[in-house]
Amino acid sequence: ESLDPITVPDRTVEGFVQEFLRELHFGQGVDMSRASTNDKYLALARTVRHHLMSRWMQTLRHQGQVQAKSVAYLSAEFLLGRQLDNALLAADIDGIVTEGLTSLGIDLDDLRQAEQEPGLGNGGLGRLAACFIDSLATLSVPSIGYGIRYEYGIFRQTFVDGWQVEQPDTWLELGSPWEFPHPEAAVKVNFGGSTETYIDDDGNARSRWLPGWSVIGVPYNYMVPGYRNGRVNTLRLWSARAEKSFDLQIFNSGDYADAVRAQTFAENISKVLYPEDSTPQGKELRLQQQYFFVACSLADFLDNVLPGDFDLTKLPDRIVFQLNDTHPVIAIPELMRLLVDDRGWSWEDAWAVTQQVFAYTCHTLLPEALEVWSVDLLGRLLPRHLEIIYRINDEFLAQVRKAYPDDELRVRRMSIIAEFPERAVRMAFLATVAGAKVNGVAELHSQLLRDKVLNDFSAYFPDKFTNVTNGVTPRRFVRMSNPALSGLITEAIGEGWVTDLGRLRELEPLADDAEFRRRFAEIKRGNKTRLVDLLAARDGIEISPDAMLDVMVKRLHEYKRQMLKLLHVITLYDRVTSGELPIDQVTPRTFAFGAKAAPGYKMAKQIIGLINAVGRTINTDPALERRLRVAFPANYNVTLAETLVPAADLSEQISLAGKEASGTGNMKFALNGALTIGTDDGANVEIRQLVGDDHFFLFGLTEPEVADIVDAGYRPSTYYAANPTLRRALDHIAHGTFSGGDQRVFEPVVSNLLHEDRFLVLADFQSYIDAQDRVEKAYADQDGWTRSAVLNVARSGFFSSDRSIKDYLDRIWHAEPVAPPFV
Ligand SMILES: CCc1ccc([C@H](C)CC(=O)N[C@@H]2O[C@H](CO)[C@@H](O)[C@H](O)[C@H]2O)cc1
Repeated sequence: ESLDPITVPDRTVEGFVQEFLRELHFGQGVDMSRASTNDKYLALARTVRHHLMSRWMQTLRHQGQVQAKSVAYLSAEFLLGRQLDNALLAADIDGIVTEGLTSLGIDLDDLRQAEQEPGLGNGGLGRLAACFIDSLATLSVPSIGYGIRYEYGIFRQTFVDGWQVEQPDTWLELGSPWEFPHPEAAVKVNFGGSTETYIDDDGNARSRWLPGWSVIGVPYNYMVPGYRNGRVNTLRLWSARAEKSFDLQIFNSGDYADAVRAQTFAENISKVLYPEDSTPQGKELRLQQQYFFVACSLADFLDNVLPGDFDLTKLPDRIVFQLNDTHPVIAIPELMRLLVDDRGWSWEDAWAVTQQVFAYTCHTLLPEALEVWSVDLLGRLLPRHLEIIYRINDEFLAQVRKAYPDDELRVRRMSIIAEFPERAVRMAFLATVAGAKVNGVAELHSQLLRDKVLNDFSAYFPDKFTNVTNGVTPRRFVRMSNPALSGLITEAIGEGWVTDLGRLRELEPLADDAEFRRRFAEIKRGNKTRLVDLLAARDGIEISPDAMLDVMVKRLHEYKRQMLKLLHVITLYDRVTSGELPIDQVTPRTFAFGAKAAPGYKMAKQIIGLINAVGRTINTDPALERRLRVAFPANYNVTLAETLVPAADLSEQISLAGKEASGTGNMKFALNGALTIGTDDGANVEIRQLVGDDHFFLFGLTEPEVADIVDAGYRPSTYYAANPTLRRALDHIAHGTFSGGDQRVFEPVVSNLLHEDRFLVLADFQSYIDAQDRVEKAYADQDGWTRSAVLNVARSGFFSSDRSIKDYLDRIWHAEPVAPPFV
């Protein structure tokens, strides 16, 4: 089927230059002489879009024709990262664009910097969603991502005297060329009000919702290009606005503020991303956000994507809605409402379909991260949905009672409605009861879900639980962010690895090739130099490319144990300043941190302040001769990760065993030739199994050992008392070594570790320090280290998000890739 030729721009340098100048002229309304960098960036973005547009239309057209089973990925977060380079790569035009711009005297890198990163996520969960939609497109799976177009994404982190200060993320202020608004496809979403029962024409008692107020959801479409496969999938993000954005009557009555009140109120729903990534605040606006995008997405799919005459009893053959954690789980009662209330189905028929079209992925092990919504709040905001949840629960508990007669304790434990501390809906339980499949995100995590967090349910639904270990997209996190290494790999094994990462295995023999190792090490050093230049320009941070780069980048959370890393830094500092270790015997090392703390998470913000205080002391202490450096660039995000990860030698994955569901940074570092020091937690276990114990620095208690210590009663102060090295490190903090003698400022951090230490930092301290000593010895043999680094790359192909998606297709979605004709 031929396409109208106008939509396929020619892929020549001249052709590109023409297109670009036209966009500058007709799109930005400026010519080269007066064009700002932002003008040029916006014109470039639109020109690049042209190269993907026909594929997008072709993909949509083809999907409309074949009506193949597809995947809808419902996520409250999509941490996309910058779009320009990803589009250039997918369209395979990075060469002609670089050349074309150069011919116009424009440096592509200047335009790159003009792009504001869409920070529509907090961390792991949001970035995983972005990697997954990239893999879905590259594997040619018919799919659509549904989420929220926050006007303000994750806050911009600044440091004031080392303390985190949040700034609003004005990512839209300079324009947003990668989105396509479609107000004509807007959806009305109701809230509040009450319900009433009535008798329908067939004499059945029914209930219906009498909503109190409503808002409008406007979809913004984003292209999700597959890697050079002709497919461009869609990411649809919803933005809220008032039905009546301006009330002229009220305005004419002179109450101007009130005239726009509805608009402001409505807009609030998609105004800002909640910056928590582990402890829900239970805020009403958060529930409004969740229901808003879920209601828009289900209505959009049933009314706009499906053909008008589609028989909804066949819905399970046509779609699976993947629920990215509990945040979109309100979709379950929403679908029941759409089928029973709006389409007049019987409860039984609706439930039969609903049970087949949802699947739930859990991303956490922290009990406090599992969302519960009070029945008060739910009953007020979504009264009809609460009724539906009650009925789902009643029918479920009736079955449980049948299966376990006289075991009311179990019934109470499994009830979707918690009675204590307040009557509330346990969203993870609702997802597990209604979902066709429940999966964890790493082998250990999924096992702990079965054995501990959801054990009653895995006993009752044995076949419902499965695992899909996370992955990361090799396009952004190797091919795009590490072009030098990519070139070396392609030279050695061809370029198939970009879409078939398992082929990295073919590099294994080259680990024993001295020339290959030399070039590999050279590339690592080049990436370090690139990072040195960036940190100098971006943050005024000076580090050396010749030092070992020891990196810990992830959200600041006590279970991730940035404090354990800091105690190691302080121990090294103490060894030198106490004269125990001559400075010339210290391996030059840069400790690089990157971490945002949820604004309301006090201890996390304290720890950030302490890391910067320790950094200031170490970086200004002449006795250290700049051999130990701490670098803590502010505002860690996807863009910074793209330069940091390729430069790293050592990847810190030191969470307490049994707490990190998976981790995905760990995968990115291994794929870019960093060695991991880590506990047997999350996906670290699978990384260690694949790269081999000789190429992984394992330390610390295992999950069962942690459970035993906690059950036996953990007393951190005993470790302090018994270990002089640990005592010296903690005493430095307590005595004000890093705070100009002020002993109060970091007292909460020290006393928490001495008296609570919920994540066993003190218990794992010595094992960690011993492992770090092994790191120093290993690093002294640079060629040996490089060999291990090559083997880490060669053996980490499993951690491609393409493999994850294939697992979801096989174990959960039972859908197939559908390759559209290539254009
Ligand atoms: C409502 C507050 C809230 C917000 C986000 C979350 C996310 C589930 C937290 C998160 O990002 N979890 C991370 O998900 C990654 C992707 O699966 C895993 O690799 C990380 O281990 C996990 O911490 C929990 C609670």
